[in-house]
Amino acid sequence: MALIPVAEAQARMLALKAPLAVETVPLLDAAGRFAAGDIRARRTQPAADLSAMDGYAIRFAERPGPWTVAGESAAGGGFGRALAPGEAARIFTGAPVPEGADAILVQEEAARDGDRLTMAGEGPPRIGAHIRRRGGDFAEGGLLLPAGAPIGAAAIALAASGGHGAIAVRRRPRVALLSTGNELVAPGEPTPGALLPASNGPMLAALLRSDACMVHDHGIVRDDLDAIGAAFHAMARDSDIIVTTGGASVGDHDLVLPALEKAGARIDFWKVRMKPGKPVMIGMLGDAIVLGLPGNPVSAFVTATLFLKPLIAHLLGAANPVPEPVVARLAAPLPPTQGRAEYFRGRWAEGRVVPLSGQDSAGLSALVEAALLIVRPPDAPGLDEGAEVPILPIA
Ligand SMILES: Nc1nc2c(c(=O)[nH]1)N[C@H]1C(S)=C(S)[C@@H](COP(=O)(O)OP(=O)(O)OC[C@H]3O[C@@H](n4cnc5c(N)ncnc54)[C@H](O)[C@@H]3O)O[C@H]1N2
Ligand code: MOO
Repeated sequence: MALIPVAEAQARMLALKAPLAVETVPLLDAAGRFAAGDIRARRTQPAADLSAMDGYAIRFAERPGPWTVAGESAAGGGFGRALAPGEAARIFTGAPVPEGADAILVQEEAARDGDRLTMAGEGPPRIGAHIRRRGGDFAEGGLLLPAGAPIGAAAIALAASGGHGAIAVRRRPRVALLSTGNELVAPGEPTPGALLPASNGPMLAALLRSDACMVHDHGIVRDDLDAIGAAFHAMARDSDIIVTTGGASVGDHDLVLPALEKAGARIDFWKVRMKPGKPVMIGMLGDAIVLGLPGNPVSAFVTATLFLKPLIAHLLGAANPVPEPVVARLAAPLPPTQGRAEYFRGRWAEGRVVPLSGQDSAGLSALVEAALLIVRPPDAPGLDEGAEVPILPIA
C-alpha cells in the first residue's frame, strides 16, 4: 500500500462511519460533546430592561435632580408602576428598570437624604447608561448554538440561560484499547531482561480524559495471531472504536494487520505520509472502526492526536472534528523534511516555539516537555529562526 497524505487519511477515516445516535441528556452530561441539532432560545435574555448597577433609576433629562425616591426595584421583582416626573427608584443590579426611567445613577455618585436624592458626581454619561436592554443577549427563537457546536462551559451556560435543562447530543463513543507485544508487562510489574512496561495504554486513556468517550483498556496481548484475533472479536462486540498499539509495521512479529484480515476486517489504509506515525492503519471490523497505531510511544501519541481524537469528535457529531493549526513564530531554525509530513514536538519560549532537541519517536523524556506539534509538509525546505509555522497545541 502506498503512503497516503495525512489530510486524505483523516478524511477517509471520518467517512467510514456516521456520527452516533442522538440522545437527550441533562446539561452537565452534555459537557465535552457537540450539539446534535440547532439549539434555539426558548426565552429572551434579558427578559426586561435591567439595571447593570446598584443605584437609582432616573430620567436622564432631570439631572442633577433633586428627585424623590418613590420606591425600589430589586432583582426578581420590580417597581410595580411607571416612574412619574421628578421621581427616582432605588434599584439594584439585575432589577427591572421602571417604565419612564432611562438611566441609572450609580449609588457612589448619589447623595440621599431621606427620600430626597441628588447627584454627587458626574452622573450617568448618556441616556441608557447602566441599562441592559431587553433581548440584548439573545431573543426567543434565536439561534444559540448551531448543530455540531462544541458544548463547553460557556455553551452550557448559554443553553441554560436560553431555557434548556437538557440538550440533544450524540452518545459517547466506546473506545477499546489494546497493547500488543511480547516485550510488554503491565506498568509497575518487574521488567527482567528486555521486557518493558506498556506505557501506551495509560497514555492513550489519559489523552482521552478530556474527550466525551468511554475508554476500556483491554491490556496487553502477545504477538500471536490467534491471541490478537480473539482480542479483536471480544473488543468488536461492544466498541465503536478499537485502538491497538504496536505490531503495525512490517516485522515478522508485527501481526496486527494479518490478525485483522483474519478476523474479517476491511482495511481502508495502512501507512500515512507522516513522521512519526507512518505505519498507522485504519479499517472497519463489523461496526467498529479499527485504528492500528504504531508501538513507539511518541508515534502513538502523535497519531492519537491526529486520528483518534478527531475520530471521537466526529462520532460525537462535531462540525469541525479535525483541529486547525494556528500560526506561531519559530525561536530556532528547523531542518528540511523529506518525503513525509513532519510533526516536530515543540515548546513555548517567550511567545515563540522551539523544537525540542529530542525528536526520537520512542523518547518519552522529551515528549513530556512538548506543548505543541510544529506541522511541516513533506519535502519542505529548512526554516530560519523567526519564520512562521503552523502549530497544533497538544493535550
Ligand atoms: N523495516 C522497517 N522497520 C520499521 C519501519 C519500516 O517502515 N520498515 N517502520 C518503523 C516505524 S516508522 C515505526 S513507528 C515502528 C512501528 O512499529 P510497530 O507499530 O510495529 O511497533 P512495535 O514494533 O511493536 O514497537 C515499536 C517500539 O515501541 C515499543 N512499544 C510497543 N508497544 C508499546 C507499549 N504499549 N508501551 C510502550 N512501548 C511500546 C516496542 O517495544 C518497540 O520498541 O516500526 C519501525 N520499524
Ligand atoms: O514513523 Mo515512526 O512513527 O517514526 O517512528
